[in-house]
Amino acid sequence: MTVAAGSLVVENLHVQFDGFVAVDDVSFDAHPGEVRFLIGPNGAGKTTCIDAITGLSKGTGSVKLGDQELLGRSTQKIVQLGVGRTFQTASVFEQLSVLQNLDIAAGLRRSSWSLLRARRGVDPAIEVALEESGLTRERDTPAGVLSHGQKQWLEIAMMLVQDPRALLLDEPVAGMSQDERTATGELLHRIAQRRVVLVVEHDMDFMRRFATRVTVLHQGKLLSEGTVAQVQADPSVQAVYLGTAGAATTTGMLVVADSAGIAADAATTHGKQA
Ligand SMILES: Nc1ncnc2c1ncn2[C@@H]1O[C@H](COP(=O)(O)OP(=O)(O)OP(=O)(O)O)[C@@H](O)[C@H]1O
Repeated sequence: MTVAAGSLVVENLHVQFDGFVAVDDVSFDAHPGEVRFLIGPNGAGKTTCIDAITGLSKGTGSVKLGDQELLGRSTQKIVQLGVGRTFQTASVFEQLSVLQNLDIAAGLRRSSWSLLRARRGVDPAIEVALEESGLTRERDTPAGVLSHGQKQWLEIAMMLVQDPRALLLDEPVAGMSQDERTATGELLHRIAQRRVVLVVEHDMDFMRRFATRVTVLHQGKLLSEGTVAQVQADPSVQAVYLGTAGAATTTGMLVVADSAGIAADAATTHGKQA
């Protein structure tokens, strides 16, 4: 298979827990320049896929970032190879300022005293991450008083200072206001310009607005793949969503796609086809 440099390529991924197959022969890829969504009903295997990619769960098959195989590597090594991940609950140091959180993430070897004293200069990578995440004005704000959305952006910024090649985000907009969702979608598209961005999400409205391509999992298997419009038109996807108790998301899923927005623009810009 010929793959663009820097792409994430998952082939025949299989994960099981005590004989229970959570991810069954799943293959998909994600490229820099697109915001790839991984969706599916509860228990579909989405988080387990991300766990396997990041080394938290053991899987078989192959997961490559560029030419580097990730399966079988430690979580630490996978981070070093350029894979960053967020969880649904942001893990930031609440007592420390935004800047201090970013300092720590950047791995700068400063003493705690130097962290607390007035700063003379800021690492350029931190300036870029502040700018990219929209947190420049909050740089001296304690993380604990940030809004829920801003905490998520700080966690993303903490990954950005490490200049990852791939970012995996687990339900990044859960609990966010509508404005925060929009800002997060725009942030993901900025980040994705030169990185792989893979988003696990239940929020179908967010997915419709910001997904460049979508992979649908069901009961551990790959069910469908394509643009938002293609996936929504897929009868097997409709059957699965209509058949679940998640009627609220089902309704959202089946609303005719308004895929002419940012996601479609991005797909055109980056020449990606489903
Ligand atoms: N550590 C584990 N041990 C046993 N079973 C697990 C483990 N982790 C996940 N599973 C099972 O694997 C299946 C897939 O779970 P997973 O969390 O990946 O689904 P998901 O698509 O992310 O669901 P949700 O949207 O509800 O978070 C579920 O049936 C779950 O119970």
